[in-house]
Amino acid sequence: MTSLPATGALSAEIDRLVRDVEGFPKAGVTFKDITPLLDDHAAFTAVVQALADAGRDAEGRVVVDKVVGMEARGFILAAPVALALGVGFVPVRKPGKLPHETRSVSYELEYGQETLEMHLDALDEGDRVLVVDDVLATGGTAAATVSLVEQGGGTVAGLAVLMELGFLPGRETVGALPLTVLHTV
Ligand SMILES: O=P(O)(O)OC[C@H]1O[C@H](OP(=O)(O)OP(=O)(O)O)[C@H](O)[C@@H]1O
Ligand SMILES: Nc1ncnc2[nH]cnc12
Repeated sequence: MTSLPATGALSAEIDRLVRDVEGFPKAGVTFKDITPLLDDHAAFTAVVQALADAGRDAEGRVVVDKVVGMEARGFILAAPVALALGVGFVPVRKPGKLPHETRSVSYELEYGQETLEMHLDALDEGDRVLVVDDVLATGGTAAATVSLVEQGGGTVAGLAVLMELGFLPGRETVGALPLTVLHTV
């Protein structure tokens, strides 16, 4: 393990370690590939710690009961954030993947249409939830997840993402939620 980048340098590290792939998954899209960042232990650790801070108050106390992450890349960040905070992890998955009873929400993506599902019994009434994902683009995924959390009886305490695509309206789509963004392009 190498040393962690200082907080002010994290955005620059993310910029350095997230690779642009032109034309994936379709023409006109510049895909933000996080795999080089995941392969860098210090940067991955710093990102998880910074995202987990969104689930703490100013004194460092954990203020959420659950972390919710979205399939697939959201899982990679959200599960270690849940472990860092000492709370449970709830998966939001693509259709037909969750084995028990689910509710679902459909939405538009930058490059298509998608549906997400969450188990009906994933949350307890009043659970405070931190939603964690890699990319905030149109905001459709995050807004659908917020809807699933709220329908499940939870309250979204915050949305924390590695990267915001600032030229897309994700921020507006998710509305007045506390939003933590580690890097904006
Ligand atoms: O703000 P939005 O426009 O909704 O886009 C952001 C979402 O798009 C990507 O997921 P994707 O559906 O491509 O799935 P993956 O994680 O399985 O690659 C990304 O991981 C976010 O979840
Ligand atoms: N351009 C993009 N790169 C990576 N993930 C995304 N999710 C939505 N848009 C994306």
